[in-house]
Amino acid sequence: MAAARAVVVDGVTKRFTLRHARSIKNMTVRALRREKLRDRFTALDEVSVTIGVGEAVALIGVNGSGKSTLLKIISGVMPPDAGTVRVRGRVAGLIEVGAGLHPDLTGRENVFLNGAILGMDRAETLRKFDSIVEFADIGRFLDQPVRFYSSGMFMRLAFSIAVHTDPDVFLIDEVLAVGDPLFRRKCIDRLREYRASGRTMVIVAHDAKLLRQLCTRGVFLEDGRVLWDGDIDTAADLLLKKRQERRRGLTAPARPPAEAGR
Ligand SMILES: Nc1ncnc2c1ncn2[C@@H]1O[C@H](COP(=O)(O)OP(=O)(O)OP(=O)(O)O)[C@@H](O)[C@H]1O
Repeated sequence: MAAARAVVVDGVTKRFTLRHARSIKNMTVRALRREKLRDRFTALDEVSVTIGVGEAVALIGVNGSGKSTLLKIISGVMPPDAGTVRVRGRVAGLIEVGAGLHPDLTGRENVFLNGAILGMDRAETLRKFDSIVEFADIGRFLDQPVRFYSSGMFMRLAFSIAVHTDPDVFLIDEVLAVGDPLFRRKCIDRLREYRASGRTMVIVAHDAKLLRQLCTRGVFLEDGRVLWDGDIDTAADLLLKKRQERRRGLTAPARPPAEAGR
């Protein structure tokens, strides 16, 4: 029997409009020079990925390859221009640092608000409240508006609420880069437990070592297309190789004009 599917991304394309001029003056100058005012840019180009229940998948690629855009589309916060996405079960997304937390509300209020957004009712949130606060380790700041929190505290609270919703599919974007090493360790242990319980996660991170620890499969994106979909080690090696290539490309001495075009 085929494994149950948690996420099915089928032929997803996403385009953005890049505006070259923001001010009226700038627009006028460009228009007089007959230069384009905007361009359409394809961030994802017919991407298809199927993720089975219980898989831990890393979305990997150099900067700008489309990882975050794909995660946002899977989470439903951004619609694709073409293609479809299906996700089974309760989804929790830590898509942007502090996403889902309201800056003017206190930590306590945010636990209830964000918990509700992520699908917990009041009774479930009440039951888990102490555990959420303890894991987040925000102590005496619990009744302060979260805009006064440090970025680490912000993240700890957002992560703690999300992980306590016991999602079937957990989508995580770069959040583990924020916060102190101790909390990072705690998050990694928690994600390992979460994985061991047979649930699904999709992670975007730049840290190849971390991705090797947490994931078994890597989907490598390049210019919005899937270049590799398979074991995590090959995907992580590919990332290191592409980064090196980029660096070399940036630092390579320019060829003298006479040689150009040969
Ligand atoms: N709202 C937007 N409007 C215009 N362009 C966008 C928008 N969001 C993303 N892009 C562009 O789409 C491309 C893919 O972006 P995305 O953030 O998905 O890449 P990424 O692989 O996550 O990059 P990074 O590793 O730097 O976070 C980039 O060139 C980015 O500039």
